[in-house]
Amino acid sequence: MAAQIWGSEKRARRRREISAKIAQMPELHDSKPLPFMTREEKIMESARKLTILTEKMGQIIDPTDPAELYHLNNEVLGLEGNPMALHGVMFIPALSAQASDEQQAKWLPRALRREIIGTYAQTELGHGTNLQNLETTATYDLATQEFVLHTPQITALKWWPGNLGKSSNYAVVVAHMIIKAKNYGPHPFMVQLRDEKTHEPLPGITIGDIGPKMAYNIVDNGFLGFNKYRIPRTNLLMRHTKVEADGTYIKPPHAKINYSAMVHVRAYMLTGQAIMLASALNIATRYSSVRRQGQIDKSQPEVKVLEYQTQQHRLFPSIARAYAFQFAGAETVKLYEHVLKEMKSGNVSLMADLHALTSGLKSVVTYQTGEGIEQARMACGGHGYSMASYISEIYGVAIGGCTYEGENMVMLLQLARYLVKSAALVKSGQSSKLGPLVAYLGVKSEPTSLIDRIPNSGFTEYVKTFQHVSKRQTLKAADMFFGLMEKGEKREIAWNKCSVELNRASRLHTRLFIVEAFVRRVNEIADIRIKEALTDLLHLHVNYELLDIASYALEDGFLSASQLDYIRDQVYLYLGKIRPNAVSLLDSWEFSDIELRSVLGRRDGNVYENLFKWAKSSPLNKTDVLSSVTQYLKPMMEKARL
Ligand SMILES: CCCCCCCC/C=C\CCCCCCCCCCCCCC(=O)SCCNC(=O)CCNC(=O)[C@H](O)C(C)(C)COP(=O)(O)OP(=O)(O)OC[C@H]1O[C@@H](n2cnc3c(N)ncnc32)[C@H](O)[C@@H]1OP(=O)(O)O
Ligand SMILES: Cc1cc2nc3c(=O)[nH]c(=O)nc-3n(C[C@H](O)[C@H](O)[C@H](O)COP(=O)(O)OP(=O)(O)OC[C@H]3O[C@@H](n4cnc5c(N)ncnc54)[C@H](O)[C@@H]3O)c2cc1C
Repeated sequence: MAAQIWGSEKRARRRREISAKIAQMPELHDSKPLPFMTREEKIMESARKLTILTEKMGQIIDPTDPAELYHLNNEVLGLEGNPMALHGVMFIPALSAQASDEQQAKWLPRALRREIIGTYAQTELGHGTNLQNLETTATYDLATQEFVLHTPQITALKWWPGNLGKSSNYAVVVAHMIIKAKNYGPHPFMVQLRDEKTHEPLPGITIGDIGPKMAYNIVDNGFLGFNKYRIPRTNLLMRHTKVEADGTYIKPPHAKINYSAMVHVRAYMLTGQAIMLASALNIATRYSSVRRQGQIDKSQPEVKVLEYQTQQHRLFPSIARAYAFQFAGAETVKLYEHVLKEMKSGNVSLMADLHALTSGLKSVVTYQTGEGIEQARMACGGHGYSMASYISEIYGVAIGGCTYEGENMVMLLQLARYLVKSAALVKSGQSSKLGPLVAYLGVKSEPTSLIDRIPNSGFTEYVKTFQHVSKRQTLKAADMFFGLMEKGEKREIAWNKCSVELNRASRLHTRLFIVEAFVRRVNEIADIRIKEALTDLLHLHVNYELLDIASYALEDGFLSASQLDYIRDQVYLYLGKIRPNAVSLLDSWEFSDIELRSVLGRRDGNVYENLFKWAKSSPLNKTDVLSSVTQYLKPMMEKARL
């Protein structure tokens, strides 16, 4: 099963080898539990480990392999980030995709050797979503052949970029490029922020940390202002766009090609979200098979809480989602790598499809991951609320994904643009022009669903039902939009009035893609036992998801009330079937105790003894009487007693 999850036997084996090596290297372990550290201590601890990794990484992993890097990162540095998180996740990808060969030769080897630390500085205090209204300017000075970076007012301060505040000395900065008074829109520039020797901010730069956040507190998200700060013309990233010395602008082959670093993260973060969901579920499911509370049959001893159907219903559909996200994420990464290769050689024809797909997936996966992790926390009762479970930290980190790399509603609306264009093709009789991901929009469906009507139909009737609801909602939302425009509404006003319906279409389309990716994967599996276990999980997935969106299929009679009862029964049936495999389905992800960082989710199940040990190690327990008591509470009580 680990081979299915991680993509191959080799990958699963490599993960085990890496975990085993890390287990033998105490210098790479947390020196104490992260929840007992202050933010400064955590940052220090992370930087300490990062420097050891820089020295020893080659002994542990193949540093050119992103999957191995990611595993090493999760084991050693953990989910809460590190002082170089953005360096690997966005700075290097931005340089790789957007810098010319000459620029890459100059900067990439230095970045890869970690001579310099970089980040991606785009969002500002006043604008994150609406890139066209960013306010930082890069004005070309023809006389000196330099760009002058400037922050005209407080809302133009860069705000949020990870590791910008204290760690990075370089950044890819996105600013509006102005040449001879003409604004060419946001463009990426390579900018040195700090002196390479002293690490002091360079003159003309104001920089700092934006303060503690809901989670990710090892990352120093920062602010950045420029006061007429000059950089050479050749610091504009010039793989696709060029500015000649005389100010001539050569436009890129696609207007949004400079957004590729964002698409990179959107594509890669899906499996990251799956890992976080599976981690939280692993903790909750292991604990649920240790925790005994109450009886189902009063004549029997107390049961493991995992025996309760409500507990299974809380956890198991999310187990199926974690697998589904992992499989859909793996497909998306493959597609992204393919499109990136094509883009580099000038073929930009697949960019719109990739953008639509990653926008929808990013939104649905992060939202459902958040839901699943929070349910996992609640499923652990009181101990889930303790930081000893570590689930709240996982939740805080995962939920950040709903916002970063494009706020979820906004990204769903991006996918909706693509769906509406596709609907227009269907309506104008040009269905043959639909891309493969939306081809179903042009296919006539049956009048009613055949779920439970055709024996042994596998998952086909389920997929058709998802296609039906997605198609119907897309066409309905598009009709609403076109109808408003026909009545004379301006395009943008009409769009806003339909946006809830449009986003519903985007979610349904994305959920269909996730179901199909799961079905594709299960169909490919040769090993009978693995196929059986995953088929059970897929049954739970399709029935649970369909029940969740049933109103769309009920309202036009595509599904009947009796079919809905059948679907509900299937959910209960598969909860029971999955129960014996539940812990194994999560243990198969092979998270080590080091990586999980959870007292509740320990592999050995020795929860109570270790919870007590953990509590005793709290800094508050170093002394029996705290100074808050001697200084305030004790005098108060004494005064009251007089
Ligand atoms: C030991 C060391 C360990 C290191 C480990 C490294 C290992 C690495 C391996 C894997 C790592 C992966 C794991 C990931 C973990 C995540 C870590 C967390 C880090 C957090 C990073 C967060 C960073 C950020 O948040 S950066 C800022 C992101 N900002 C945004 O996303 C802004 C959102 N807004 C937008 O994108 C745009 O404004 C917009 C798309 C909403 C609108 O853009 P616009 O105004 O320019 O567009 P228009 O309205 O004019 O036109 C729309 C038009 O353009 C098309 N379009 C838009 N974007 C694209 C695109 N990207 N591609 C193609 N087409 C695009 C759109 O479809 C429209 O087309 P139409 O035809 O419909 O007009
Ligand atoms: C943990 C974290 C890490 C980050 N790291 C980085 C980084 O490294 N580099 C970087 O540059 N940035 C980073 N960011 C910033 C992040 O990319 C932005 O916060 C994000 O893109 C959302 O933009 P915003 O803050 O402007 O939200 P807003 O756009 O202000 O969103 C507020 C509300 O308005 C709604 N809204 C906005 N526009 C529309 C619209 N057109 N239609 C409908 N609704 C709309 C949204 O849906 C939302 O409900 C990070 C953010 C976080 C939380």
